[in-house]
Amino acid sequence: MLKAPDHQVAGHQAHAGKLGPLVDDSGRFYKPLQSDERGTKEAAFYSSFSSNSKIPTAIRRFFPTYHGTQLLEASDGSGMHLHLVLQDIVSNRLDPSVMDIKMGSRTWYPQASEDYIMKCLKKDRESTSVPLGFRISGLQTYESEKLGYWKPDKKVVQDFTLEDVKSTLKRFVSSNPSSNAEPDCLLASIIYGGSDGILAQLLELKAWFEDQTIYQFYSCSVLMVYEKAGVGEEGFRSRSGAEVKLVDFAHVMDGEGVIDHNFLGGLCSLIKFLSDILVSSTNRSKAEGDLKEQPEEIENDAKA
Ligand SMILES: O=P(O)(O)O[C@@H]1[C@@H](OP(=O)(O)O)[C@H](OP(=O)(O)O)[C@H](O)[C@H](OP(=O)(O)O)[C@H]1OP(=O)(O)O
Ligand SMILES: Nc1ncnc2c1ncn2[C@@H]1O[C@H](COP(=O)(O)OP(=O)(O)O)[C@@H](O)[C@H]1O
Repeated sequence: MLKAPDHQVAGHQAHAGKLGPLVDDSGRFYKPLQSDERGTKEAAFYSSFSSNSKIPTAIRRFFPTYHGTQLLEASDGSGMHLHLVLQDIVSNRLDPSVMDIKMGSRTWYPQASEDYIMKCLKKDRESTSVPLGFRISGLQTYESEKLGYWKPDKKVVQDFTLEDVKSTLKRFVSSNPSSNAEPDCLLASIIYGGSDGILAQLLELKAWFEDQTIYQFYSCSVLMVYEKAGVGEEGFRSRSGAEVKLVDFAHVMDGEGVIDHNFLGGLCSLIKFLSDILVSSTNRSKAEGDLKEQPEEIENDAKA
């Protein structure tokens, strides 16, 4: 049975008679081909990417698996419509936390219409895209059984300032995301840190972007996904499955032998924000650990 995904955080949504993606129980995400060539361009990208032998195997894990296209009943009631059949990145996760980050200080692509360029330029200038090289497009982060998800409204997210972005990246890995108190970043070391945490994955992606000249990923998003496995007596357990995926390839262009400095710049900037959060949360835990150890040390000193 096809239905609108529960965990979509940005983009066009299948509600109120609108055209949007659908999911079923098979773990697939059906994205309707969009109008104005966007849909055909995205399908062409997936098809080219899937068959391109120059893409390193290790890099493929950062893209949803592509299963071709399929005619399905569209969510807007307009009848049969061609859909991209993609891996549903969140289907096997319990209470997934998801953030969509649109990459690049420039989201418009060469050859776009003047109207489209003006619309994108306005959004880029009025959001953090121009100053930071990325903007948060949407997110949800699971807080608790009682409070459910912290999922700020689209309008609130669109107005995010630099400080809001910093705070949201912290809240995303905190046990108290919706609180007015300082986010505790309790999960930063598990989700952002570690040998296969978000930062390590972004650094792997960066190494590829420093080399690849096959594509220019205009207006593409980095999705960060993880699941809080629950809170035990000892705090959060580490079964997070933190994952980075790229989505939305409607405006990908041929790289023409040039590195994608627009995407790469945003990636470096995002990496710096996450590294800073990780360093400060590690320092804080260390300071708290030192404080806890102090009484014993004092006792030992007294015995000596
Ligand atoms: O429909 P809108 O005005 O919300 O804009 C869409 C954007 O939503 P936003 O409001 O910026 O969060 C939307 O952005 P997100 O995916 O939500 O980050 C896309 O930029 C979309 O354009 P396209 O399908 O990539 O060509 C945009 O769609 P189009 O307006 O280009 O159809
Ligand atoms: N393969 C996927 N699996 C699960 N969720 C996805 C997948 N692709 C996209 N999404 C969800 O849908 C949202 C919008 O996707 P996107 O491809 O950017 O659509 P649009 O072109 O309408 O902007 C993402 O923010 C994410 O929440």
